Amino acid sequence: MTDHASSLTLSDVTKSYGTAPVLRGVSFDLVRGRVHALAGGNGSGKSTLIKVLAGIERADGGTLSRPDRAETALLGFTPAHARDAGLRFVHQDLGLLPDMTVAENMAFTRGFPKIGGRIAWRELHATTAALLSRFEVDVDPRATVRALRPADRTMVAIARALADDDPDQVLVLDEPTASLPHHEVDVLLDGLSRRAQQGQTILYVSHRLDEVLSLAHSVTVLRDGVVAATRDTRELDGLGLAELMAGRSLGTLYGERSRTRAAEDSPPVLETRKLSAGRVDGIDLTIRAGEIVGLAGLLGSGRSTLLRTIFGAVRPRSGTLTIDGTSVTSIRTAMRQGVALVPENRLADALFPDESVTRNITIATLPRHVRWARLSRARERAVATDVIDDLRIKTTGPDQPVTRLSGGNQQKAVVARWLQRAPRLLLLDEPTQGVDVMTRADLYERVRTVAAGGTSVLVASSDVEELAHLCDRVLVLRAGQITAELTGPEISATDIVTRSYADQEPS
Ligand SMILES: Nc1ncnc2c1ncn2[C@@H]1O[C@H](COP(=O)(O)OP(=O)(O)OP(=O)(O)O)[C@@H](O)[C@H]1O
Repeated sequence: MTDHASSLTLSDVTKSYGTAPVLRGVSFDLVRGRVHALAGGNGSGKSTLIKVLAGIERADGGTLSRPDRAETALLGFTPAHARDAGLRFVHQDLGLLPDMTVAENMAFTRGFPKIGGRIAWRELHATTAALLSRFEVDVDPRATVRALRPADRTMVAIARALADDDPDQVLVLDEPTASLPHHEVDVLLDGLSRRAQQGQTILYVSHRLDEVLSLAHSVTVLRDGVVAATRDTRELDGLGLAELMAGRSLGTLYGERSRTRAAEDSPPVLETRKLSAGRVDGIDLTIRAGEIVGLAGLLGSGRSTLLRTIFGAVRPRSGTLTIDGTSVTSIRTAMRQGVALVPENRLADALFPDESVTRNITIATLPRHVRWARLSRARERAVATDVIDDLRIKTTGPDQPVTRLSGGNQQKAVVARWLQRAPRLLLLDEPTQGVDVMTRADLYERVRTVAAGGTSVLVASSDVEELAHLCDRVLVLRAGQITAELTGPEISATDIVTRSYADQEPS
């Protein structure tokens, strides 16, 4: 790639938290008009590097250089320096106000045009429309952000970040597709490809290997804070990229696919009849002991509501819901019947932020570690240490505060908590969001192990590969109703996508 003009060079970036080095001499180049991906396992240092570039975290050393500008030391780099260096960031949460219009969101960062002290709405809408059309985003400036489809929201955030129209800007995107459903991902990737073709330089952080390979021209792989490799993506396939991330041979990407289809005659654990709650509309569902059942469907199809209703957190409008024949009427009765939920919003709903990694793993099974009426911390730590090793949770030790873990490692700790407990019915909502591809296979293996021991599992996921690899049966939900059921050893990701979109009106 030496034949292309460099747009940004990072040299020898270092950063430690306390005595733990997190970035150890990271260097790479971005080429103008190219998408460069940053990949790496959980805890490899991706977010830290992005925070350093944004001036939010202070680096210990390293420099950033851009053509025709003075080299900048990263020690003491601030958000203002990042802006002056032409770096523009769109983070996962997008930073848009959902109840404001697109035009108002633009004006919050760029200023409201005024005539005679009053806001010139017509002008604001016209300039916003012009900006959006430059970015080929087909939305009405007067629409509220909440009303937009998810990929368009991201494009609006990108248009806002790049509104200055300076061709030298570098767009940094941190996991922009993490919460986008399948078809929206394609819309966004198309938009980004077009921007790159028009000369936009992009640094793209993602866990999704297929995206890295289809969108990016080149990729830098971080491993334990070191650049393990920088490659042209044409030289790589998914397995090759995952192996660079893991630093070892993996054999297959998702591990062996062994279905454990429960016998038809194993007893039903969950039974719902004409269950309606929130957007869930008349669901008949039976899950037998040891079955792993997947829930597919588009955004808003009711997957999370169904899980939360089964967990007793949403009160049904009508219908029945029983676990082992006993009615579930509240979270308390659900828990008493052995139902556990790993919610989608890990930070808010599942993490105990003031506790250690160990306690976050063992909290659902604490009574098991009591001996002679006292909690045996040694037993508790031993169990947690096994989980940490098995799932490759990157920590400085079992006593590390959980909030100091990287996002993907926090997710592993929360899922592991309930896998320890082996509940009667395990409800998983997007269980591997943000988890690196190497650990996914280990998590799937653990889910299969608890299922083989009799736990029933209901898993909602927008990752169709995940559903295809993990589940004995996949249900497709649309507008709160089950519209298709896929069973048998040949459930494929393509089938799930096809059934999810069947008869779908284009949006
Ligand atoms: N505030 C902090 N204090 C101490 N250690 C931290 C802190 N923030 C992050 N770390 C450590 O820095 C390392 C890199 O974390 P970082 O969040 O950059 O990883 P990542 O590659 O973005 O991971 P993920 O894919 O899980 O998001 C991890 O080992 C993490 O535990």
